[in-house]
Amino acid sequence: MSKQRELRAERDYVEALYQRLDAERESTAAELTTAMKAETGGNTEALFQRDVAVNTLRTKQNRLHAADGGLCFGRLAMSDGERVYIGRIGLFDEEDDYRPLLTDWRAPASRAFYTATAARSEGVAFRRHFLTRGRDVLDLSDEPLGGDSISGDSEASTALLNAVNAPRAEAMADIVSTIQADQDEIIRLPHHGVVVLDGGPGTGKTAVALHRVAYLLYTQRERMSRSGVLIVGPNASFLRWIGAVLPSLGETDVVFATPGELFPGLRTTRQDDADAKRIKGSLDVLAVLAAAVADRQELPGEPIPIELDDVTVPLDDELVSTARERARSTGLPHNDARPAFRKHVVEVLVERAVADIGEGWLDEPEDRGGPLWADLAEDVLHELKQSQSLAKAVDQLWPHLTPTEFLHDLLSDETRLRAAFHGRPDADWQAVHRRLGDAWTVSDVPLLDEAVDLLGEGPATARAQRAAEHERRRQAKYAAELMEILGDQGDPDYEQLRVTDVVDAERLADRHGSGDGRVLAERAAADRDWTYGHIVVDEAQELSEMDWRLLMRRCPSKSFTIVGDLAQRESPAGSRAWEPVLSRYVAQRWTFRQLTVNYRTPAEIMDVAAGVLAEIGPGLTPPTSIRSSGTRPSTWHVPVPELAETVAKARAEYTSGTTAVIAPADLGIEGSISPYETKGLEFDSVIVVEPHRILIDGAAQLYVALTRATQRLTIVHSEPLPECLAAAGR
Ligand SMILES: Nc1ncnc2c1ncn2[C@@H]1O[C@H](COP(=O)(O)OP(=O)(O)OP(=O)(O)O)[C@@H](O)[C@H]1O
Repeated sequence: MSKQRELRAERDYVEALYQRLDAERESTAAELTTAMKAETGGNTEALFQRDVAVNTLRTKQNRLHAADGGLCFGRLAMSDGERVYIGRIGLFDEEDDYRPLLTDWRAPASRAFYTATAARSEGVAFRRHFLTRGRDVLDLSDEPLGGDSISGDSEASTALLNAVNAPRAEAMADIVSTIQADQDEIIRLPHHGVVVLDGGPGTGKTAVALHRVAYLLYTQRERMSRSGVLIVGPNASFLRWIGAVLPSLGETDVVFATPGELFPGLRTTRQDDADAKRIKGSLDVLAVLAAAVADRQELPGEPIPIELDDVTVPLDDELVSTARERARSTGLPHNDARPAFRKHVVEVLVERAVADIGEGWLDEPEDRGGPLWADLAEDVLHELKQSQSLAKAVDQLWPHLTPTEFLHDLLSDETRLRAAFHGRPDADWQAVHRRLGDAWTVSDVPLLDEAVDLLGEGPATARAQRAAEHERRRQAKYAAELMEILGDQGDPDYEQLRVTDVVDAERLADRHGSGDGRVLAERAAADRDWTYGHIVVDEAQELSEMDWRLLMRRCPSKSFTIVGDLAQRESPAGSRAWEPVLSRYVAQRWTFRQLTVNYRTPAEIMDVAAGVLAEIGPGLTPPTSIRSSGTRPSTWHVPVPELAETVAKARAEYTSGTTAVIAPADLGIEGSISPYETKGLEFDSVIVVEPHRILIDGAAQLYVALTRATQRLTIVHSEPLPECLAAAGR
């Protein structure tokens, strides 16, 4: 068949798929309307059923909607003549025993689309890629795989080159139609634990991690959508950049956060200086925090008089010291141990008061415990419960503390800091000393999180939490019963919903729990004790030991995709190797994968960046660019007063696509961003200003800045080019 006839035939097929998609959308919309209008008569069970149906249909509607652009992007022509069309979702012919018309890219049957090669054809004669725009199929290209035809193996396919050459939009696009075999292997890794995905700039680490999330949500939907997935990225611009990828794949049960947002109620982007970052980020700070808590469990020094109606009893060091030991020996967190402290104090004060009041008439050993003694003790106890002076004394000696009060009091008080850092150099506490009025920093976040565990919630909150948990379990049981009933009714619509959009009892209970109408992402982000089904950490080399501790707590099943490049590490508290970070939590049970092909930066730019990489560490190898642009980076050497004007001129030359000016913040170049802010991002054109100055902050910063461009790089400088950029000057 000629290519034109092939194209016509494929267009007809894809058009028919869209007709089916539209039909599904219409029927889902109609079902949704019916479900929403369902009579409930205010009956709880009926209300619950209606909510279940409405939510499930809404989710289905979202997925159908997201699949609209590029619904079908290719097909496998199997050697036995079978055709497998690959797309964003699965579509079936209900009238023909649910024959697949379109196979979801995540389904096992799609795998060969990404992995078959000429050497290992997996029964595929050829692989066909569609070039699409919206609903239209513009063109097609085939990669022959069977027999001894040309290898599609080593040559980058047309579809891939089209994708990497395309101008970048304001948000990252999904790569579902051009996932490469080594990337596919990582996306579908059956490993449930920690997967470390390492690789140089532009190797698709972020893209692969996001597609892995979509894959996990598809294959383990029950577990994942019950607890959600957390994606941690370095800054808000990065999260905005990647934020559209999962929705474009129809997935929304995902929480995005920067490290400064991991403590509920707090949002900070403020960075500490290098010393404070290092001290706050090291696990050694745990001993400091523990000492700081112990320091809040004080001795009075001078006895505190507790005045009662008939007698005044002293609260002295000896009594407080024993009460403190008793409370500490419970092993409970500070706030939770406070009742034990108070109880002992009260018991001894009662003894002291009764002995004082009963002097001369209740002195005999046999009087103790007798009815008169007991009556008197009860009166004293009653008085002590009402005593303002006792309440005040307990607040002073064993205060109830919130994490923010505790950390604020510690960091802003020189005396407390000295005590907590006892045995360490003065420079350590001085580095973290915070001036009154200073805002929280990103490095404070894991300390606040740690403080929650050290301090505990206090008895009232703990009780409320237990009651809430009890109620949640009750709801889960109820939901399980309800699902059984619905299943037994054999309602075909409901059956289909369950197949396409599996929900389970706990998830229903979670969603419909007593009056909590928030979506999963909101509830998870607001709850410090929320545990996620999976966590993706991007730019993971920047995280401190304390950050890891926090994140490990958020995912007890230790299901992580960790994405990073050690050569791009900027933070002094970040990781120098993966093993020491991970072995503490998962021993050797983690999987390592590396990506080595750069899909972003053309070879000409990577040649220049390679010099900077050598500065970071001799022996480090840059990733291999998949393409050359034919244009070498340009350098403009100008006097200082002309710097801003030259940048503006260079910028004006870039009329198409996205452009970033990356400059040290203190240069004040209009519209520029710092290298740190460009982490994980990419732009068609990049102008790097004063590389010499960026290099002073760290070679990794310059390496990041240079590797953001997808097409063009210009370097504008007034100071001489650093030695490591010699390649750019040639
Ligand atoms: N298989 C692919 N098909 C098409 N484009 C791809 C593919 N893999 C990666 N890309 C593109 O390459 C670019 C770089 O990918 P990504 O941002 O995931 O790299 P990275 O390894 O996370 O980089 P960095 O470490 O610099 O943040 C993106 O535009 C991405 O869409």
